Amino acid sequence: MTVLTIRRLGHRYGLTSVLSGVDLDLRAGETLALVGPSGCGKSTLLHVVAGLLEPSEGRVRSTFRGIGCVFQQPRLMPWKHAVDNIALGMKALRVPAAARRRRALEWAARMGLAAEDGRKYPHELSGGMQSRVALGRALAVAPELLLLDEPFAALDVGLKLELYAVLREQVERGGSAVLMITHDLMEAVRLADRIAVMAGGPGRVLHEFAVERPQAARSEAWIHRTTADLMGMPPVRECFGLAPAPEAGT
Ligand SMILES: Nc1ncnc2c1ncn2[C@@H]1O[C@H](COP(=O)(O)OP(=O)(O)OP(=O)(O)O)[C@@H](O)[C@H]1O
Repeated sequence: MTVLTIRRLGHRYGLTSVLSGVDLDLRAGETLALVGPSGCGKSTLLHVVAGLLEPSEGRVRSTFRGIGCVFQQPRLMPWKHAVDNIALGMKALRVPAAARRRRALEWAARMGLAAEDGRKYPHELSGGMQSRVALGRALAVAPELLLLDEPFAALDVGLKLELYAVLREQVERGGSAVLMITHDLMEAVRLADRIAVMAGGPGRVLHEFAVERPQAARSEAWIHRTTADLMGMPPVRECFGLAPAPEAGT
């Protein structure tokens, strides 16, 4: 069974501790959403898992082969056009050039990019198009583990729903596990199997919730209701710095 195991993870930037005692697990095919206030260490945690930062304490063990990352900023190569940006991850995996190009074109279409947009450079693309390219680049390598740092935050609601569907398809058909950061509890309720609520000072996991309803049965009404229910729960209110919920009927 492929797994990611995080134990007693801590991280300091200089003398400042930003993560402390974080324990998390992720299994193949699972989606875990990390929610928490700005600055509580979510991106730092993702960077540690991606191997971009060495943790100051604790350990991260991963048996996943192949990681796809989408960061808050699309981080596209400015000198490569959209399709070549999508192909970049496959190039790193040494997929032959012809297959790489064919698959990148398929992914560009799947991400809703018109043929002429595929030939544009990042500065000629809108923010939403750049996000499509960044997600396409990560999904094109069919990663066993996908690390997402708020890739949908700046998108309009229509585009979000479109990209959520592409992501779900990859998870359901491709079996990718997903560790995603979001500020948006409703997004977490929509997409995740489990939600880990974090708080800052230093960053730690306050509580984990399972979202057991199958994706196909998550109607808009259910998502809204469940999000509202979670917003009433003490650890969620604490995580977002909200006062305790008023008693029912007051
Ligand atoms: N390279 C760095 N050097 C020093 N401090 C840093 C560095 N990167 C982040 N920090 C600090 O570490 C803390 C956690 O930052 P991080 O980006 O992990 O939080 P976050 O929860 O992802 O925030 P946001 O939701 O706003 O993206 C913040 O106080 C931030 O200022």
